[in-house]
Amino acid sequence: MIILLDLGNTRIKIGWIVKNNKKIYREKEVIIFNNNDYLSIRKWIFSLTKKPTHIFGSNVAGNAIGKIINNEFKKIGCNIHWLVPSYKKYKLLNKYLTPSQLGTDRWCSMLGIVNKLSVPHPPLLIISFGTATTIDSIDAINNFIGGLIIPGINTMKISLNKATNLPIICQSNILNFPKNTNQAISSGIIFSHSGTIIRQWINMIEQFHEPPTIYVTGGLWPEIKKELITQFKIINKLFNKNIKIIYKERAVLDGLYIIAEKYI
Ligand SMILES: Nc1ncnc2c1ncn2[C@@H]1O[C@H](COP(=O)(O)OP(=O)(O)O)[C@@H](O)[C@H]1O
Ligand SMILES: CC(C)(COP(=O)(O)O)[C@@H](O)C(=O)NCCC(=O)O
Repeated sequence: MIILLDLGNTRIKIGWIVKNNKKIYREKEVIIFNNNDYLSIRKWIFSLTKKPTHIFGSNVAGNAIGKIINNEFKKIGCNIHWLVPSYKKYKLLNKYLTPSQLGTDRWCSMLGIVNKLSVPHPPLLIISFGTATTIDSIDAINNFIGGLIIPGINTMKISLNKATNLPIICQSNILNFPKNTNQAISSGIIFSHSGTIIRQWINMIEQFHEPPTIYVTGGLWPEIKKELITQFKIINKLFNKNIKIIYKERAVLDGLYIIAEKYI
């Protein structure tokens, strides 16, 4: 059994692979804990019926928390191999100026997606709605050419509350002309996201003369799903296009799987 760990800034997502009669099986459902819920993480580790042969992890939450999770696995005699993005891995070329500076979660998501595609494919826009929102661009032959980072949907709400006298709001309807604070913040944050995404979508068309295929992932996708689908429906109608949005529930784990399957 190999464990796959996606340690984000808010939550840890856990998957695994096992081999049975030469067939490889993945986790049926992802196990999710809040990063600081060490008790539940420890309980889960001790509930494992087999000792993992390897553990592959993506960690963007920092060394301190990585060490704590590592220590929990050490108690059952296992060490985590935390991955570091490189310039070239399988089909993906990482054109970050310092390739190792790229978030491992972004890199793993891209690895998992391009691995399933044959080249040349349409350019790709890969968007993750987590603690931060990232919008990454890949060309037709699997070069990661760069990406954007903005505060995530919840992070925007929290920072607005910290910097102003505004309350932490609950999600409301998204409206073009909000008429109360709840609506104004919810709509503003969602539109700031969709605006950034459209801007990058236009950048991609300018660069490649072809609309990119859009992949989305991350815990906050449900919060923006309706708005983004509506937005691309309008674009499809205006420009007679057929832009589709493809949801990847476990994009980072899919990338970790590509790396791990060689070891099972
Ligand atoms: N069922 C859920 N439980 C907890 N948080 C959730 C849930 N669904 C969505 N979220 C939100 O998703 C975000 C975390 O998404 P995730 O993709 O795991 O981010 P990260 O990788 O940065 O930890 C948090 O802001 C959290 O509020
Ligand atoms: C941009 C991120 C904070 C996103 O993290 P997440 O929201 O998934 O927790 C993470 O990918 C990261 O720390 N990246 C390192 C810097 C970079 O990618 O340029």
